[in-house]
Amino acid sequence: MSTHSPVITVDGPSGAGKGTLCMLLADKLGWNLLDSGAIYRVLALAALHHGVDLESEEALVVLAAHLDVQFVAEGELVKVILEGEDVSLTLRTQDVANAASQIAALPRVREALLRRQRAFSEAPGLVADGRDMGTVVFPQAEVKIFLDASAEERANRRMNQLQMKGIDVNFDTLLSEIQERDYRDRNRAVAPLRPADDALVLDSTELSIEQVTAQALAYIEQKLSR
Ligand SMILES: Nc1ncnc2c1ncn2[C@@H]1O[C@H](COP(=O)(O)OP(=O)(O)OP(=O)(O)O)[C@@H](O)[C@H]1O
Ligand SMILES: Nc1ccn([C@@H]2O[C@H](COP(=O)(O)O)[C@@H](O)[C@H]2O)c(=O)n1
Repeated sequence: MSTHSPVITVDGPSGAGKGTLCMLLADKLGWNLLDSGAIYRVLALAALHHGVDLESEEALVVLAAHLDVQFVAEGELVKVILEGEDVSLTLRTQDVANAASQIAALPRVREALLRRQRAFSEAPGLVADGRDMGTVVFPQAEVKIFLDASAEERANRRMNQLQMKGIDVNFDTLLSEIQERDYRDRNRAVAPLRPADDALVLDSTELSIEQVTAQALAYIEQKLSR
């Protein structure tokens, strides 16, 4: 007998704070967490490792079907193991992000990754982070949030994040990479980045992480108690 588990989706552009919010929500609720961007990133990295052309939909679909990846929870963090190797840090590089955004525009690649993402929906519930969680992957989700912020604020957040890791970056370069990825994600033919019709749109440009979390939790409580 299949049982239904509730789902909360958080979609939005790069650097809006989705990962941060989802981790806090999953922790607070004791629910499972899906970082769907990591799945696109890991496929892109596997393609780069194996010399697979990022424009070859056919070859990428085969690679997706055989993807040997494990997500291992370690406290609050999730380690990503690709073909036996810990790739958690490599996955976060700008080159991998750009490659992920390129392959994510291919319809059959998205189709090939659907089942893998839906398999994360297990009791007691799922918090799902991505671009099309509320529109395509979990259209029946009980709660949908679209987290946004201005491109300048997102580039600023990313710059601070990288600087804290000791990585020196140029603000203008970061901003143009974010804008390029946004454009590709919002304008692709399949599953473009957009709020679901029934999503709460939360603009976090002027909000702290604590304020975003409090607003999201209040909304979730209101929706789940209905
Ligand atoms: N409301 C906020 N105010 C200030 N900084 C924030 C806020 N939310 C998140 N951040 C910081 O911004 C950075 C990017 O956040 P995060 O990784 O959660 O974004 P994301 O939307 O998941 O990005 P991506 O889709 O590229 O993975 C992190 O360093 C995080 O601590
Ligand atoms: N549901 C999703 C999630 C991600 N993508 C694509 O992957 C890129 C990397 O995602 P991050 O969240 O890890 O930054 C992103 O730019 C998208 O192109 C997607 O298409 N759908």
